Amino acid sequence: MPVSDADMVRAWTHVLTLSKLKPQEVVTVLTSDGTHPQTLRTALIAASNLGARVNRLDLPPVNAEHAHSRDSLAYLGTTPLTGNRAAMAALKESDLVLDLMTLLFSPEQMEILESGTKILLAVEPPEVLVRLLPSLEDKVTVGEATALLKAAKEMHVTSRAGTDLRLPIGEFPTVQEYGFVDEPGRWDHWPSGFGFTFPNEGQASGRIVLDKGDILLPMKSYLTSQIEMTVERGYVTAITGGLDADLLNDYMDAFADPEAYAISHIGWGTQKRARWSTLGLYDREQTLGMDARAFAGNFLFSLGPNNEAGGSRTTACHIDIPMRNCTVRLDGRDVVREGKLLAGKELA
Ligand SMILES: O=c1ccc(O)c[nH]1
Repeated sequence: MPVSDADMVRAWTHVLTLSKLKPQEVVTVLTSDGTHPQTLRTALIAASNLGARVNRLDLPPVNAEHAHSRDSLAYLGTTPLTGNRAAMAALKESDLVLDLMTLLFSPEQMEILESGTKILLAVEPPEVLVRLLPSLEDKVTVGEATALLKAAKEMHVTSRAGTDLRLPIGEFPTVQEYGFVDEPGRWDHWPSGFGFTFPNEGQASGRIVLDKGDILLPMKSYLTSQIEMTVERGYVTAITGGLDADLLNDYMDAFADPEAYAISHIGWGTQKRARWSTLGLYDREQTLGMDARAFAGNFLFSLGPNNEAGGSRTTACHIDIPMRNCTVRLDGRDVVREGKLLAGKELA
């Protein structure tokens, strides 16, 4: 559905205000060839209207010769910032970077954040951005979820389909994604609405049974057959099933990287305005699939890198897998029960 520039300027103004952008602060809009022109045009207007000093840094696209998908989250790690001293200096000197290019999971992103710069990723199309505008309520909901994560020693995920996955946690920090950056050094992704952490290195174990309707990203596919994964000492050691399993195995084989099979971030969706079915209403190249990552009650786990939380794994292969109908327990207490997000007294 087309979005008017007026609506998109209002959306950016809302998000930049939640991000506490102040007059005279330096905003650098990071762009590349895949940047959506309306997202860029309206970001510049909104930031300028709020009195910021606005720059634009346009960088050439990279990794085309490696990636088997045009999805900006499909091939991670190296970015146009790798080795680019001038660009890094500009970004580290900015108060806020609007990433309309995708730096996610890159060492450069971590270095920029460490300088106190805030980074907000916004690469979904305008119609998704305006539909999933962040709110202070989202921040509260995600904060409650990650507080439970932070206090726990083990996440245990089960499902009627046969998933039984044990995830000792505590070695890595928690990450909150609520769609705006209101503290120095914070990264976030607009749109979102979920929290996660990473399993203790080498300690995830058990079995994951992906059921019909579970989603693979960046494939943007709903499974039509089950995929079974064996998890041992933090890595997926077997991926079996039918055509869906073959397609996933074939895609991951292309990276020829054993680190791609590591369990990466683990958490659950809390965004009540995102829906499981939405992904099916878009062409696969129109969206990153953030509705799928954020819908309330999913169990979201991923494979591949963990450098975003201070780990050392920077593999380029990154698979996000939102699952339905799982029960997620923290130290024996349900936080999601058969795909339903628990809240308030239900969490007792
Ligand atoms: O916002 C995101 C997107 C992808 C991902 O793996 C984590 N967070």
